[in-house]
Amino acid sequence: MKIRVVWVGKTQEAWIKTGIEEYAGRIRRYAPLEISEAKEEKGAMREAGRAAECARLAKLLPKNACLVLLDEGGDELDSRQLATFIEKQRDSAVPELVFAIGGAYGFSDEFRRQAQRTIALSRLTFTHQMVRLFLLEQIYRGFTILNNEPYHH
Ligand SMILES: C[S@@+](CC[C@H](N)C(=O)[O-])C[C@H]1O[C@@H](n2cnc3c(N)ncnc32)[C@H](O)[C@@H]1O
Repeated sequence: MKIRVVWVGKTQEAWIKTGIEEYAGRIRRYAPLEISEAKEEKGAMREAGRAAECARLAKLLPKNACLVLLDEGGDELDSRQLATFIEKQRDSAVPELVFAIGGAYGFSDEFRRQAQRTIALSRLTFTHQMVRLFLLEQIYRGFTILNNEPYHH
């Protein structure tokens, strides 16, 4: 099963980029991983900007993918539960598992309706840039759990 992570806008901070490259490389030891960026909407009002960004995210979604939104109001999972969720998708022959991270103003209602699941990394709000790194680390952690490797304690 392929993993795809889609997000809005370029990664600005060098230290986040370095972390993304590190964890993307680690995930690729277990599964093909693709990262896709949608263009950020600049200068638009909150609602219009969100709608435009989500329309671009929607274009990045392959057919038959399982779409998971990252949102602070979503289901709170621990790392083992995330690992089990990834395993279930893989065992159900889902061809592509897509994680979507919103832009600065989050997701439109229309985009939310397309998702199979919405998960939170915490109830705290993180920057949309930091969430990229946190999510990749959790996906990597999930694969180490599924492979009984000594990373998760
Ligand atoms: C700055 S947040 C947007 C917050 C905004 N309150 C909203 O309505 O979504 C930008 C993006 O980062 C991600 N994000 C931020 N904190 C998160 C958390 N605790 N768990 C999961 N995703 C989070 C979400 O994908 C969100 O769309």
